[in-house]
Amino acid sequence: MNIVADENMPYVEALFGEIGEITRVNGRQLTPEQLIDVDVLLVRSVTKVNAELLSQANKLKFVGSATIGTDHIDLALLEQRNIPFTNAPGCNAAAVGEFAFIAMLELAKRFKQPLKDKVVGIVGAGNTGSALEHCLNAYGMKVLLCDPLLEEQQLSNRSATNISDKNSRQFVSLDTIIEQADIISLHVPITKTGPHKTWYLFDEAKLNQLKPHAWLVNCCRGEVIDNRALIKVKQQRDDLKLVLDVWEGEPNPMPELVPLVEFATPHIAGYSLEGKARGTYMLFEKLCEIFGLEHQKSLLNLLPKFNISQLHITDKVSETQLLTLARLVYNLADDDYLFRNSFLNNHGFDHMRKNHTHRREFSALSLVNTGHCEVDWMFKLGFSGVER
Ligand SMILES: NC(=O)c1ccc[n+]([C@@H]2O[C@H](COP(=O)([O-])OP(=O)(O)OC[C@H]3O[C@@H](n4cnc5c(N)ncnc54)[C@H](O)[C@@H]3O)[C@@H](O)[C@H]2O)c1
Ligand SMILES: O=C(O)[C@H](O)[C@H](O)COP(=O)(O)O
Repeated sequence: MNIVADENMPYVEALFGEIGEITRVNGRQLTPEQLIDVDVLLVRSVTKVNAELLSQANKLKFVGSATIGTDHIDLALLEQRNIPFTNAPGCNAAAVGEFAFIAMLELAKRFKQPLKDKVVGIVGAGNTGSALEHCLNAYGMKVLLCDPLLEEQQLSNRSATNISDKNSRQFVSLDTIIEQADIISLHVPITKTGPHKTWYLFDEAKLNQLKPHAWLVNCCRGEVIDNRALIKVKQQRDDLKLVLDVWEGEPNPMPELVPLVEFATPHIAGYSLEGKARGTYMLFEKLCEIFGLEHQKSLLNLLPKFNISQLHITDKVSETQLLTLARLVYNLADDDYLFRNSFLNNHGFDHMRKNHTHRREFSALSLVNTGHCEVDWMFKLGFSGVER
C-alpha cells in the first residue's frame, strides 16, 4: 500500500510503517502527480483536498486529516468518489483549551490584574471551547457560553424527550457575551453560509462594541475576525488586548496587525505532542477499522516521559505560581518572540510551525501534594498528581 503523509505529522512511521510504504510530503506544495498510485493520503490543515488535487489519484482508498477543522477538505467530492474520510475531532482540544488559558494567565500577569475576577465568554462550546471551559471552571472562574447550534440542539432534544436534563448547559447570545465578558475566546469552525456563519463574525461593528479593556483571544480560524477591521479598531482602542494564534490570509498575516497583538503565534495552539499524537493515532485506528486490520499499538507508548518528573506542592499555589507551573509545560512568550522575529522571513510562518518543538499538556506534569493543601482544582485543571 502506498501512503502519502504530511511531513509535519509525527508518529506516522511508528503507526503506519507495517501497513505500507510511506512517502513524506510538504502538505502545502503537494501536487496531483504525487497522488498517482497512492492508496492512503494523510494530511493536515494546509493541504486543500479538492478536485484538482485528486485529479490523478487513481487508487485512493482513504483520506485522513489529523485535524479538528475540515474546511480544507471537499467532503462532498470524497463522498461522491466513495473515498472514506476521517478527521480527528477533539484530538487537540486540551492543547487549545490550555493554550487559551495560559494566554489569559500571561495577560493577567502582564497587566497586573487577577485573572480569577474576570468573566470569560466562550464563543463555540464544542471540543476546544469546552476544554477551555473546563480549565476556567477548575480555576473557579465565571464562564458564559455562546453556541446557538448546540443551544438549538439541546432545546430540540428537550422537547423531543419532554425531560429536562440536569446536565444541560446554559447558553447566552453573542450580544450578551460582548456586553458582559471581560475576555472573549473564539472556538468556532469557519463557515461561510447559514444563519450562524462565522466568517467575519467579529466585524468592525462587533469589535467596536467590545467592553472597555476587553481581551480577545482567537485560536480557531483567522477569518472569524475581519483582520483589516481589527487593525483599524485596535489603532483607535489601545484598551483592547489581543491574543492571536490564527490569522486572515495564513501563512501571510497582515504585517501591521502583528505589533498590535500581545501574544502572536503561527497557528500552533493545538500543537501539543499529545494532541498531534492523538491526531495521527485517530487516523490509524480509523484506517485499521475500514481495512479490517488488527493492531496492538497504543497511544501511551508513543509519548516520551516529560523531562520534569514530579513537583512537590507544599503550600497554597498563587496565580503567579500557577503561571510559573504552566510555563514549565508551555512558555507562550518564547513562541511569541520567535514569531515576531520570523514571520516576515521567507516561509517564516510555515517554518516555525514545521520546526515547532511540541509542547506538552498539563497532564505531563505530575504534582505531589506534600503540604496537604487544597490542590484538587489543579488536578481538575489537568495536571497529573498524587496526594502524599
Ligand atoms: N489554532 C489551532 O491550532 C486549532 C486547533 C484545533 C481547532 N482549531 C479550529 O477551532 C475550531 C473549533 O474546534 P472544535 O474542536 O472546538 O470544534 P467543534 O466542532 O467541536 O466545536 C465548534 C462549536 O462551534 C459552534 N458554532 C458554530 N457556529 C457558531 C456560531 N456562529 N456561534 C457560536 N458557536 C458556533 C458549533 O455548534 C460547535 O459546537 C475548528 O473548526 C478549527 O477550525 C484550531
Ligand atoms: O483544525 C485543527 O485541528 C487545527 O487547526 C490544527 O492544529 C492545524 O494544524 P495543521 O493541520 O495545520 O498542522
